[in-house]
Amino acid sequence: MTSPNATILIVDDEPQNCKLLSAMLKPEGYLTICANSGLQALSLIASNPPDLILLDIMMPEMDGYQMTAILKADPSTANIPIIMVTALSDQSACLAGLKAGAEEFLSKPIDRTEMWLRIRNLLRLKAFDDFLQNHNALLEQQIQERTADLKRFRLAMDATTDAITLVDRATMHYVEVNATACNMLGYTREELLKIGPSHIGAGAPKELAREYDGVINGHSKFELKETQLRRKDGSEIQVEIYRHAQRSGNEWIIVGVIRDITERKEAERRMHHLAHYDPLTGLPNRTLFYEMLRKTLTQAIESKWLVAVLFVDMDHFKNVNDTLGHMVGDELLIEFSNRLVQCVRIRDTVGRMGGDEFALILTMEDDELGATVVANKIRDALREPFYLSGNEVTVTASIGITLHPNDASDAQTLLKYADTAMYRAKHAGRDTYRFFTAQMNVDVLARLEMEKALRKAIENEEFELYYQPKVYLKTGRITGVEALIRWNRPGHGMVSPQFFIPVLEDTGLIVRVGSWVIATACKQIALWRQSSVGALQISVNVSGQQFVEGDLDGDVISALTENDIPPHLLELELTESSMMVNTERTIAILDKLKKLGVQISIDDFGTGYSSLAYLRRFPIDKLKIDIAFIRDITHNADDAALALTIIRMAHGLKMEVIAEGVETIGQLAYLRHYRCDHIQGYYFSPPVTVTELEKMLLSAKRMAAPALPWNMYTVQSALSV
Ligand SMILES: Nc1nc2c(ncn2[C@@H]2O[C@@H]3COP(=O)(O)O[C@H]4[C@@H](O)[C@H](n5cnc6c(=O)[nH]c(N)nc65)O[C@@H]4COP(=O)(O)O[C@H]3[C@H]2O)c(=O)[nH]1
Repeated sequence: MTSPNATILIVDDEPQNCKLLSAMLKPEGYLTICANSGLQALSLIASNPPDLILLDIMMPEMDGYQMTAILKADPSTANIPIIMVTALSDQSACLAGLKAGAEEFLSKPIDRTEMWLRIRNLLRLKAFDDFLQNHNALLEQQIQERTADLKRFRLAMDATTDAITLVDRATMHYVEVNATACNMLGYTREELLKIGPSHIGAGAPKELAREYDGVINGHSKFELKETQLRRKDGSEIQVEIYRHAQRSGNEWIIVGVIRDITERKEAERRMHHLAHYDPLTGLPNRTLFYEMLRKTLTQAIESKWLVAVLFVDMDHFKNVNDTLGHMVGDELLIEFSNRLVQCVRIRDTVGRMGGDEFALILTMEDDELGATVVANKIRDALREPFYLSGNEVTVTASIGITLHPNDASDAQTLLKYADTAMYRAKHAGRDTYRFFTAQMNVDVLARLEMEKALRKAIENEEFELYYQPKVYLKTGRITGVEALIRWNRPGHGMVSPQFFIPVLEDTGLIVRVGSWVIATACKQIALWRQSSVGALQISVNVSGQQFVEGDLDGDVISALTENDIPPHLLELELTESSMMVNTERTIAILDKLKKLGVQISIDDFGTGYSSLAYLRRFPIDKLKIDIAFIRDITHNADDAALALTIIRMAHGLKMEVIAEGVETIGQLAYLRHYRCDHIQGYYFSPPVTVTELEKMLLSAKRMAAPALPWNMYTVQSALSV
């Protein structure tokens, strides 16, 4: 401070000296304070620090040196300039004063001009010093604030779960990285600051520089990129990087926010796999198979390849599932799919369409022979049994084949045609393959047409029951009839069940129709009971689906109750295969009905694969020998022996035996000779209408029925009434 009203403290034990100096200074505008001892001076300084001190050296108690030393040692007073005033003229006293910390000295007698000059200069210096000190303090404060800001920023940066990196575009090196970046990449901060992103696999330097320039030039303000980085240990990490360019002086800094998306990518991969692959076999599922087929077809059209689509369906898989359980069923599907894969080349595709259905895509350069070769390979591969959880299982497959471009050019139609051809293979007896033909398409359309017509037939009650008599061989009398359904299809006449039962089975409509048959048969039994026909047993055919999807016991019980008929007048005919479906449930239902008195018979016996021991679990009253064994019974020794074995076995198990499809007197004679209980067949009567049957029954009743002699010729005359 150079202003004249600066405060100057004059310290001198001689009050006269103080006055004198004050008098010298006041005209210059300075304010003066006087202290007559060192101690008084210190106390004044503490309460009101002066801008300058004129200090006498030689004072009692505390001399000028001591006081100077005290003031200079204290930071709050150290910058107050001190001018030593001394009467001593020797150099050493002056030097001692300067050594103690005084800035200047004046010798008595004091030269006024010299004093003003020294005071003015020292005050100027002090003002500058004060300014510097204030400025430094401000700077210090600013630095402290910035440091605190930086610390907070650093903490925030390090606390984020994303890695943050700053890359100098000029050097392509990292200039800053946060703790997450170090953890994520496995480097220390110091190591990272010595390298750049190209060292960790973010891209070749040139390519990266091009990308950064794109960000800098504002092609994209924020740029998002998915890529892989390499950790220090060499492992790969999947990341997503947001990039942003930040100017720093003349340079550009590329700020990168890096997120580890390894888990997300893995989840996406799993989701994709789940959506496109069958979890059991690991094969492409229907969706992916379609996609692959579409791609193959596009390529095939360009390259003029031939593409074959094979639809493969395991035969009788349901039996394995039902008899050995789902675990074994699953094992079989896995093993089966493995064998399919081994039958094709790497470039071919195998997919699982669902259940026991698989499909193959084969690309071929020549003709369809390749498809035949693969179909035969599959059949051969299945010759070897499967060993599944201790069970030896042998299965076959039915295969449908369709070709691009011969049959169709789009994926959906090709698969549909392959499926159609597969059904043909099934109908041809399974364990075979069929190529799709145009005729099959016609058949499929006809079948769809039939399905539509059958739904209408149910609504319009177009079904009718025919009845075929069963004759008891000991008496020659009709002891029962089998109800056989007919469809009086408008415009087509009477349709045989052979044509429409399979369609009813495939569509599940058999459940509704089956329950209609039971109700109608029971109504007929009741009508006959009330008429002169009397009590007559009717047997009805029951489909396996009526056990599984329908309410067979409910249907039977309500039909019996509603018509108030004795249960033994109703017989259920089941095929062996229908009994193999959901065995435990089937047995429970049959036991319940058997207890009521309903009769149970096995139809088409001998065609299934079940052993008699297995069948003994079911409450069976009667076995019906299949027509296939009866047909050649008189001239095929095997068939004759088989029929005989069935008769003996059934009798041994206290069951009755009936032979179906008896057409000739020879067949009748053989069966009668070997004590078959009943016969049914054209020899006696084909299935007939109710009216025709009633006529037959009433006339037979009128006819005396003598016990038949054990002679086939008299049997003939007795039966052909
Ligand atoms: N060659 C020859 N055939 C004879 C002779 N005697 C009878 N048949 C025929 O053999 C079939 C016997 O019936 P199925 O084995 O139960 O075979 C039946 C049965 O499996 C099924 N079916 C018929 N009605 C029903 C029904 O109401 N429900 C169910 N689920 N299936 C039925 O349709 C099949 C065919 O029935 P249909 O065409 O009526 O054919 C009947 C009958 O007309 C003969 O001496 N020689």
